[in-house]
This record gives sequence, C-alpha cells and structure tokens, in this order.
Amino acid sequence: MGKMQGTRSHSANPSDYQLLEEIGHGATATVYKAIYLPSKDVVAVKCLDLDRCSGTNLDDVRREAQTLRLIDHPNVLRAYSSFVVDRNLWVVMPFMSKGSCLHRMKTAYPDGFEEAAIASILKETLKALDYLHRQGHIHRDVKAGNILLDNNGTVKLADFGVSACMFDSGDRQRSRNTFVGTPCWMAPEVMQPGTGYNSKADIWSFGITALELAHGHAPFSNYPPMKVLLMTIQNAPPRLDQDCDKKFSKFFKDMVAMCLVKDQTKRPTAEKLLKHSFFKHAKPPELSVKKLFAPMPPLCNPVKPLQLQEAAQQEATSQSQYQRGISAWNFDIEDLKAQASLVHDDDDIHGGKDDDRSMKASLGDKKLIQPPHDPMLVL
Ligand SMILES: Nc1ncnc2c1ncn2[C@@H]1O[C@H](COP(=O)(O)OP(=O)(O)OP(=O)(O)O)[C@@H](O)[C@H]1O
Repeated sequence: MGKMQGTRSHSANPSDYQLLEEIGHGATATVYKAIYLPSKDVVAVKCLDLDRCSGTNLDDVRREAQTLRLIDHPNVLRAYSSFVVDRNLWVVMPFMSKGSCLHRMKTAYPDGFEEAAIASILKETLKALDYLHRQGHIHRDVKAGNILLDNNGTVKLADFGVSACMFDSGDRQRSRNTFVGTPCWMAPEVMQPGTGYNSKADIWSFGITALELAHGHAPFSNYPPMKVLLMTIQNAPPRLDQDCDKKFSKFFKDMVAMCLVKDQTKRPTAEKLLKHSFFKHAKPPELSVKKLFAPMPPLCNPVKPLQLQEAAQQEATSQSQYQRGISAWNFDIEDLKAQASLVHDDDDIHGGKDDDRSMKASLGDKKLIQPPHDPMLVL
C-alpha cells in the first residue's frame, strides 16, 4: 500500500470515503456521491477504470496530478485528492449538487436553456478557459457534460487534469496519428494529424457547447462518429440559424460564429471573447442559472412528466452507450477516413450502429496501459 497523501483537507486513504449512490458515468469512469468520514463533508469521487483508459502512462497521470494541485480558480473544479485503488484512479472533488448542464437539459430542458442562462453559464466557463490557457493548459474536453452546477448557481468546468490526461497527455495525438475524444465537440485541426493544435481547439469546443446549450444537443449528435468527423472537416461550420433560432439575439449568433471558424488562427482567444457584447450583458449566475432549478410549472397532461422522465432515461442510456462507443476509442485517422468515405450523405443514419461495430472491430483491442502493481499507489 502506498504512502498516504492528498490535500491537507482530504486524505488519500480510500477507507476515509464512504461511497453513496452513483451520480453519473462517462466512457471510462463512474462518479459517486460520497462522505469524507473524518470531516463528514459530502464530496464526489470519480473512479476511473485504468484498464479502459488505453494509452495512459501512470507517470503522466502522476505528473498531471501534481500540476492539478496548482490549479486554483473559482470556475475550475479542483481535485481535492487523487490516488490509485486496485485498478481504479480515484479523483476526489467538490460535490456539485445540480450535476452537469447535460444532465439538467436531459431531465428538464430537452430543447435547451434560455439565452440568459446560457450567457451566464458560458461566461463562467470562458473565465475558466481563460485561466487554464494563461497557465499554458488546454482543457480538450469542453462540453455541457463537463460544466457542473451547484445550488447557488455556481458554474465550474470539470474534467481538467488527472482524468483529462488519461486521454490526452503530451503530444500523443499528433505523434501517434491517433486521437481519443468525442468527435461532436472536436475542432477540425484536432481531427487531422500533422496540423497541430493549441488552446484555440477549446474555443471551437466552446462554440459547439454554446449550440448544445441552445438546442439540447450538439450538432451532428445523431450521426455515427465517423460521419461527424467527415462533416466537421468538409462542411461549413455549424451556426445558430437565422430562421430556426429566431429567439436568440444577434450577439449570441455572432459570438458562436466567431468561435466556429475552421482556421484556428482566426478564432479569438478566451480573453478576447470575454469582451464580446454577448458576455458584457450576461447576468450573474446566481440569478439566471439558479432559475433553471425552479420547480417546473405543472403540466396540463399528467402523463407528461412520466413520459419526460422515461425519455430522459432512454436518452441517458443511449447517450452513455454513445459515449462508451466513442469516447474510449483510440482510433487511427486514416482508417477512420477510409471507412467514412464508404458512408454516403444520403445514408440512413440508423446504419451508424453497424458502422460503429465495423470500426471497433478494425481497431482491435488496444490496451496500452500497464495496471499498477501497488494496490494503492498515491499520486
Ligand atoms: N463533482 C461532481 N459533482 C456532481 N456531479 C458530478 C461531478 N462530477 C461528475 N458528475 C456527474 O457525473 C457525470 C459523469 O461525469 P464524467 O466526468 O465521468 O463523465 P463525462 O465527462 O460526461 O464523460 P467522459 O468522461 O466520457 O467525457 C457528469 O456528467 C455529471 O452529471
């Protein structure tokens, strides 16, 4: 068993944590509400399955865990402590009682949030990105599922650091000609090896996240990943539509268009984007974001809440299957392009499942991680 370590406030001893119910899961991790027994604090513990994180180098994870301790910003969800238990990496974080924006949309706002809430959420997220970029970091996984909310309307960007480096440490994407991630939010230059990418990739993902919050889902989210990849590279960037999105302001539309420019050098920095009029008029989150938690007005149709709940459950299941199908991939771009060229524009998107299967089969089982021998290795 490794030496105990962690922050002064939260130990790295798993028996100090009582795991309660599961509050969410992603491609490689399950998140639990938990009690930190020494202080009785409620925390969230993310348990990452190291066996399912291909390409992870524990030295990178350890290095990243050290970097993470220096991260200190009110809009970046910090990790109190992180350590390895059996074949899992445990990351102890503050518990964000209202979950992610994705969770909120799936349970109560299937068609997206109203503009005032979006402006506040995005402004807080952008402050987090501005901070991370100034520190020389790229987040690499900006999306509604990683923007967490608490009771007071506080907004925090999650999944930076230990768990992010499980996928994106160093120059892996460029040097190996492979990448891992969720393609809907991925910038075109990240999809094309050899191009090189920088913090502007987060600005593209931020623009996609803005569309996700406006519509309840990311653009192209119904398509199989390989199709998303081709559409992102070949099509004009997605936008807020002049006709269909009439309820949204010109400022909002303009801000999204600035982020979703294919030429990364023409995208604004987070610092510059914060000065955009859309954000100048954003209300404090404790006003506009808190409104999202107000009880929904009673619906005329008493069956509706149940239907909504069922739909949300189905969506959550399919979303998790979808994420499991793509987030954990480590695929070869040339392989992907070759297969994507077999999908025609007018193909029925339901054919996607078979495409996914054939893609996975062609990739084989690439487990690059060495599971630790020490059952509780402290980072
Ligand atoms: N600190 C936290 N407090 C409250 N809920 C959380 C916390 N961290 C994560 N969650 C919930 O758990 C869900 C899953 O989180 P996780 O980071 O594993 O997945 P993800 O980021 O959505 O997917 P992936 O890791 O595949 O990119 C989140 O969407 C959120 O609803």
